[in-house]
Amino acid sequence: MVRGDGVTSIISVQGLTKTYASGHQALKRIDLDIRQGEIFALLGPNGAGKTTLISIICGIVNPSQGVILADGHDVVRDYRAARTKIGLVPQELHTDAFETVWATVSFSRGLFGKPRNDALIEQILRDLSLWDKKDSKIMALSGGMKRRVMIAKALSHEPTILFLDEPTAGVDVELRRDMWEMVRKLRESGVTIILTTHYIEEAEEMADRIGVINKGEIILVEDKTVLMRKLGKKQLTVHLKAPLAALPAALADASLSLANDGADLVYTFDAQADDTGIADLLKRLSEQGIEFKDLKTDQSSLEDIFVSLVRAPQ
Ligand SMILES: Nc1ncnc2c1ncn2[C@@H]1O[C@H](COP(=O)(O)OP(=O)(O)OP(=O)(O)O)[C@@H](O)[C@H]1O
Repeated sequence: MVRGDGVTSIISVQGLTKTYASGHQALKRIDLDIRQGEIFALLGPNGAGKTTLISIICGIVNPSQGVILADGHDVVRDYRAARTKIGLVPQELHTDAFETVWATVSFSRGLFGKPRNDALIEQILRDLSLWDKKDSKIMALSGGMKRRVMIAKALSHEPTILFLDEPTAGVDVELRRDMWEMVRKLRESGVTIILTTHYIEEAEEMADRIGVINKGEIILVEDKTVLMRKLGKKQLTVHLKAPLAALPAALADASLSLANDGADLVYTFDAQADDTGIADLLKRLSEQGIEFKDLKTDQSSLEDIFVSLVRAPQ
């Protein structure tokens, strides 16, 4: 579907709500477009609704209200067609431990009613560095290899959309980097990727766009580069010799505030800007006769931004 702004969205979620039978409203009113070919990271604290949202898009859980299209197919009315477009790598690794890698992956393709295609399965296993393990039983594989098998399974029916739910939870740093490399290759092959993660670093590293969900609502969707610019914000804390009761009018600037009962002056600036404004600030302080004992700078991370977003009163 091509939207007015010329961007092709491969998933379109409109007016989605979900109230479970228990009466718990897990999703409030979600509107979300996923662009064709992007890597979209969905961040949110535990219980925010990530798994519910993914499960509804994948047709595993029914929405209470709303319309969801996956590659043009309504996920409720046109479930089968929508589902063949989607690969899902769930959080838990559940596969038959006694089956071989080859049997597991090729059987999975059959479940989607696709004809046998050994050349394709071979290609997927080779791309995921699983080819030399094709005859190994799943139980004999390492945790990282098992995760690759889950991805191979999810790709076996040639989906155009791949969901990765916490792909690197509990995986060591080296394997995590391997996984990132693999996901990038998949994207190059044209697959759109939506991943959920608790590792903010993972979103920073991988995503084209980042969405933050909290208490069943999407509270932010932003290009990563834009977020990184926000991330580039730094704070200079000026420890004053004498506390100020209020900011002098000459310093009444949006980027300045008082903290620590007036003992600190906090200046927020863009670390990437050519002129940070610090020299000017120090000049203005001296003009106002405001003396200071010390200076300190801090950089806010995406983690800080995330925490402040999800803690903010809704
Ligand atoms: N089948 C269900 N019946 C009732 N409530 C549910 C059901 N499944 C999930 N919930 C509730 O809905 C809310 C959202 O859960 P969900 O699993 O979607 O969150 P999440 O963001 O994926 O969390 P996590 O990061 O812990 O996996 C939670 O409060 C959860 O307890």
